Amino acid sequence: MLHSNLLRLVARGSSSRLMSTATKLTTVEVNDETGIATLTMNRPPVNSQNVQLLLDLQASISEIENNKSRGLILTSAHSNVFSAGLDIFEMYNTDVERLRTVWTELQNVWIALYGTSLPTAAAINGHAPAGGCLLATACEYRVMRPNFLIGLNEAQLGIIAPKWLMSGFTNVLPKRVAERALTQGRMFTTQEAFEAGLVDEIASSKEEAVEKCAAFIGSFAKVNPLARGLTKLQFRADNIKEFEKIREKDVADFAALASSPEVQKVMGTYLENLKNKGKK
Ligand SMILES: CCCCCCCCCCCC/C=C/CC(=O)SCCNC(=O)CCNC(=O)[C@H](O)C(C)(C)COP(=O)(O)OP(=O)(O)OC[C@H]1O[C@@H](n2cnc3c(N)ncnc32)[C@H](O)[C@@H]1OP(=O)(O)O
Repeated sequence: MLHSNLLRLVARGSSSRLMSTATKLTTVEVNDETGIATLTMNRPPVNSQNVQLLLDLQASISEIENNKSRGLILTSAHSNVFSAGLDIFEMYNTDVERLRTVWTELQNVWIALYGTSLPTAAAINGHAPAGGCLLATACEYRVMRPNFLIGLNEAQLGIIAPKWLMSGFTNVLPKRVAERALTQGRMFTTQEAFEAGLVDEIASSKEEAVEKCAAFIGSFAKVNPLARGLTKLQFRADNIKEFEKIREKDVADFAALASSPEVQKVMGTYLENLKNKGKK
C-alpha cells in the first residue's frame, strides 16, 4: 500500500513517475525505464537553502535510497540558478538557535549526499555559488549549462568555509588549483570549470544535462552495486571520518561566528547589495 504522503502522478509520458512526498520544495521523479531518480530543487527564485529546503532535500535523498533507484540526479526547477547557497535572509537578525539549526541541516544534507552509496550526478542548469557548489561537488559527476558561474566564493565574502565544506571541491580539483580558487573565492565560468575539471561535461540544455548525467549513472549498469558503493565510500571515508569528529564543534563555531556583530554587518550589507542589484 502506498504511504499516504506518496502521491503517484504521471509525469513525462508513461515511463516516469513523479513521486511527490510530503515535502514541497523538492520533487522526485523516477524514470521507469532507467530506474534513475531526478531530484529537483524548487524554491523560487534561486533555491536559496533555508531550513525547509535542507530538510526536504534530506527527505528526498532517503526516499530515493529507499525506493531502490539506480542513481540520483540533482537539478533545479529554475531556468538560471541551480542553487544560490544558504538563504542569507534566514541567517540575518536571527537567534543563535536558528543559526545552529541552519548549519546542522546543511551538514545533514551534505553528509546524506556525499555519503550515499548510490551513483550521484548534478545537472547544473544555472549558477551554483557557495552552498550550490557544495551540493554539486558532493555528487560524483557534474554536467553544466554554458555561461553560468560555479565556485566557493566564501573568501570573497570575508568568511572561511570549514574543511568538510571544501572537501568535495578538493576531491575533484588538483590541490594547487583548489587552493588558489578557495583562497581567491573564485567563481568559475562554465567553460573555466570544465577546463579545470570542476565540471565533467557541458550541455546546451537542462534536458541534455540530465541525459548526460543519466548516461554517467548508466555506465555502472554492469558493475555490482555493492562493490561500487563500498569502493566509492572508501574514497570518501577519510573526509567523512574527519567531519564526524568535528561536526558538533563545527555547529557551535558557525553559530558563534554567524551571530557575531561583524559577520551580521557583512550579511546586512550583502543583502542590501543583492536587493539593490534587483532594482538596477
Ligand atoms: C554574506 C554571507 C554570509 C554568510 C554567513 C556565514 C557565516 C560564516 C560561516 C562560514 C561558512 C560559510 C558558508 C557559506 C555557505 C553559503 O552558501 S553562504 C550564501 C552565499 N551565496 C551567495 O553569495 C549567492 C548570492 N546570490 C547571487 O550571487 C545571485 O543571486 C545569483 C547568481 C545566485 C542569481 O542571480 P540572479 O539570477 O541575477 O538573481 P538575483 O536578482 O541576484 O536574486 C534574485 C532574488 O534572490 C535573492 N537571493 C539571491 N541569493 C540569495 C541567498 N543566498 N539567500 C537569500 N536570498 C537570495 C535576491 O536577494 C533576490 O531577491 P529579490 O528578488 O530582490 O527579493
